[in-house]
Amino acid sequence: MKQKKFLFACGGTGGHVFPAVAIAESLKKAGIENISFAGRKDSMESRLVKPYFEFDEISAVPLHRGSFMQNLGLPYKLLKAVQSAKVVLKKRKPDVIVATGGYVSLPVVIAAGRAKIPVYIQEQNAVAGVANKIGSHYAKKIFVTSKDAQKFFPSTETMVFGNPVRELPKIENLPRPKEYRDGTKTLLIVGGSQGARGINVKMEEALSQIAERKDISVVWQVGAKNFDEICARIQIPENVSVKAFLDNIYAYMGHADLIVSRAGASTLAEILAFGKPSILFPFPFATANHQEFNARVVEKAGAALVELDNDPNDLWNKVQSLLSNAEKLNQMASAAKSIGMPDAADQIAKVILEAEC
Ligand SMILES: CC(=O)N[C@H]1[C@@H](OP(=O)(O)OP(=O)(O)OC[C@H]2O[C@@H](n3ccc(=O)[nH]c3=O)[C@H](O)[C@@H]2O)O[C@H](CO)[C@@H](O)[C@@H]1O
Repeated sequence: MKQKKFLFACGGTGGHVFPAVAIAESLKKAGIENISFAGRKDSMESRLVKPYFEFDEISAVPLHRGSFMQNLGLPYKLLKAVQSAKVVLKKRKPDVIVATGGYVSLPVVIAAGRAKIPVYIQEQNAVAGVANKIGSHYAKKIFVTSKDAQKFFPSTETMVFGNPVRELPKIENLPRPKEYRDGTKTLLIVGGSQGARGINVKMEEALSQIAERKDISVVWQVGAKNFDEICARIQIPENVSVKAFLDNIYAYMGHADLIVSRAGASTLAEILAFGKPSILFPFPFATANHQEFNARVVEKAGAALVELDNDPNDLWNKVQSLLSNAEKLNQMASAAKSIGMPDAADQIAKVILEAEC
């Protein structure tokens, strides 16, 4: 029998791209060979996907929330974007579409839906994104990560799985990053795919204290857009390594004793799947405050402490106190492991394969 062809559509942030890569990897593991992606030129998605999968360029149009003026040309631009997606459909002739949200995915979903190609959607957050909400009208199934997200979609079409994460190697098989010096406690600070200004401010305030703790190694991911400015302006202590983006984030997560992070859906799912204790700073301006919602679920399970950007807190005191309390760290790690769902991508792939192949 001829193998089915799969086309993935995703983009905008890493949080939309990595779940797609995770599902694509699971399909590949199950023997599917013909998998390609569509996204924008010179974008987050093209950079992250191209090393692993074939990639076609489409145009896409962001929706500016609440701004009537900025959205004036939207219908025309969306139509153009759908045309560009049609060109890719004609070239690839996919049998199945998998879309993981972000405005970049919408033109492909619309073009495929109109062409009656089966569409599967995956939503990462408890509060559904606009592209997925619109796209769901064309979808055969919508995979959500929590029951809370079901209310945004037709109830008969949703299935609840965890957030798909790329395959997790055993920690002992991951190389210990050289920035984590031997014999030191290790702290990873991660701001999501684009970095987090709020976390960067807190880190900057703590740097002089961090410099005194040579027994702790810190890797601080500041985001590509903040990297040059931070490196030029701030004197970075020897025990701190500043990074724009961590290409091999699993090695840094796997070997971290503690992780300080935003509460984006994928990063959180990975922290839990690795069973790592964390201090979470939800991004305060995420749609419907979904990052705080994500973070509170993890806090309730005892796996993380949650801090808000404007809390009068002292990040470094909290970090030091946790790093010196092995029992607490172990408890948090076990709690994280118990709610992590490392095989969500395989489960989603299985549902799609059973329906389509
Ligand atoms: C500010 C904002 O709106 N953020 C949203 C965005 O976040 P963002 O793009 O930050 O999303 P996530 O935290 O979900 O995912 C980031 C992904 O990038 C990877 N990574 C990150 C940093 C790095 O240096 N290297 C690396 O590989 C992480 O391992 C993860 O797989 O999409 C998520 C999923 O829809 C949402 O939950 C977030 O609220």
